[in-house]
Amino acid sequence: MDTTKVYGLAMSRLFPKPKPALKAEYELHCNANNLKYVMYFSLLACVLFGLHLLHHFRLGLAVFNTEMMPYTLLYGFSIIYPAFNILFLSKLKYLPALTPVATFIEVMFPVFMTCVAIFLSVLGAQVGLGLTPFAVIMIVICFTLQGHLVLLSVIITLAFCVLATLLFINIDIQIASPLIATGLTTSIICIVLANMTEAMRVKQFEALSELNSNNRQLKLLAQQDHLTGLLNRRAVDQILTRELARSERFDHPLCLLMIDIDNFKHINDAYGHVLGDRVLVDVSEAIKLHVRDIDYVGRMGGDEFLVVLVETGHNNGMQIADRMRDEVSKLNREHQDIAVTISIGLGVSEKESHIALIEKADKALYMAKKAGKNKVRSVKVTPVKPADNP
Ligand SMILES: Nc1nc2c(ncn2[C@@H]2O[C@H](COP(=O)(O)OP(=O)(O)OP(=O)(O)O)[C@@H](O)[C@H]2O)c(=O)[nH]1
Repeated sequence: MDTTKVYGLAMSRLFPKPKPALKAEYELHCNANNLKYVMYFSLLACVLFGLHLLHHFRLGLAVFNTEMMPYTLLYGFSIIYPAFNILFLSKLKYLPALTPVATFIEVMFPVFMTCVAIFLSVLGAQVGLGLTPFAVIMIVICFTLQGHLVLLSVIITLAFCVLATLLFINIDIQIASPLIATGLTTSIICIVLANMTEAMRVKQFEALSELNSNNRQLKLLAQQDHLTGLLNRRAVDQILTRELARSERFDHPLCLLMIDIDNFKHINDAYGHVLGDRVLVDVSEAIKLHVRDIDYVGRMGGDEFLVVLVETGHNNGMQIADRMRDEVSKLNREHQDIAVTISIGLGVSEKESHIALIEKADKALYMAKKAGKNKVRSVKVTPVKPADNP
């Protein structure tokens, strides 16, 4: 096998990474997770070191003598630093944003914890205690550096080297040797565990991303008309109901256009369904040219389209509809001798249900057809007389 391939395979096993397309998203995901864990462990550190400090101060002024001072300083710093993290993180509100502050907090917390681990373990070892702080804190930093396996391995290895050197220098070799062996075992176990959990996390993330993307696609397909790519009837119904409620709430006007291709049956009969389909697609493209990003265009089925023009009054709606009608009439040139025209009915919302508004636009469309086709008509708003409404 090719050596570069073997190297690549070994590296991907040692340091698992998601597919390149998901890398940025994965980094954000890990950053958010890490910051969450930094928050939890900072709270825990404040409580635990706070209790230690309280217990420590029972010794009175002795806490400031040369023997006790390192502990006093360590406990104090181990409360102040996590407290600052909590303060910053509550301002960031756990936002998974790879800002310099977020990255600084993410990387500095494990570094700080590692220093505490070494300090406590060396001091403890001098009075015959084991390496519990080192083991616990190495596990903690495995949680707070998700997605940074290389950095995590480097920090753990360096931590072990510094710990071993300090134990070797400060303690009798007979006592230091088993402690160094325990430190080495702990470091190796932590790195292996971090590698295994990272591989699992990457696989889970990739599977979840695929599932989410499939769901998004399914949702899109369920809302789409397969021929034109416009919204389908169900989607337009839902959108119209929502936009009508919004227009009523904020007292904004809303126009609904019902569009029908003139003599489409003749186009189908004379030139075939394939060309008929092409005309449907071209008409939908022509309609889309005259709507804004905030408007919605859907195909009701057959040769009928609906356009929801949000925050649009009667006059503007009529202008837009006329531009669409004009745009479609230009399609004639592309389709040679086939005359493609549309008729449009416009309804302006008057706080009615979406069905009533569709009926209004349908009535206007009927008027446009009756007036000779290739026309735009609207159903005028009829003011209610006081006598009619006792
Ligand atoms: N090519 C094609 N034709 C369709 C599709 N769906 C419906 N149709 C045809 O569209 C035609 C609709 O015609 P109508 O709207 O009833 O009548 P029209 O000829 O357009 O007459 P006016 O509306 O009065 O101008 C029918 O012939 C349907 O078979 C489709 O997806 N593709």
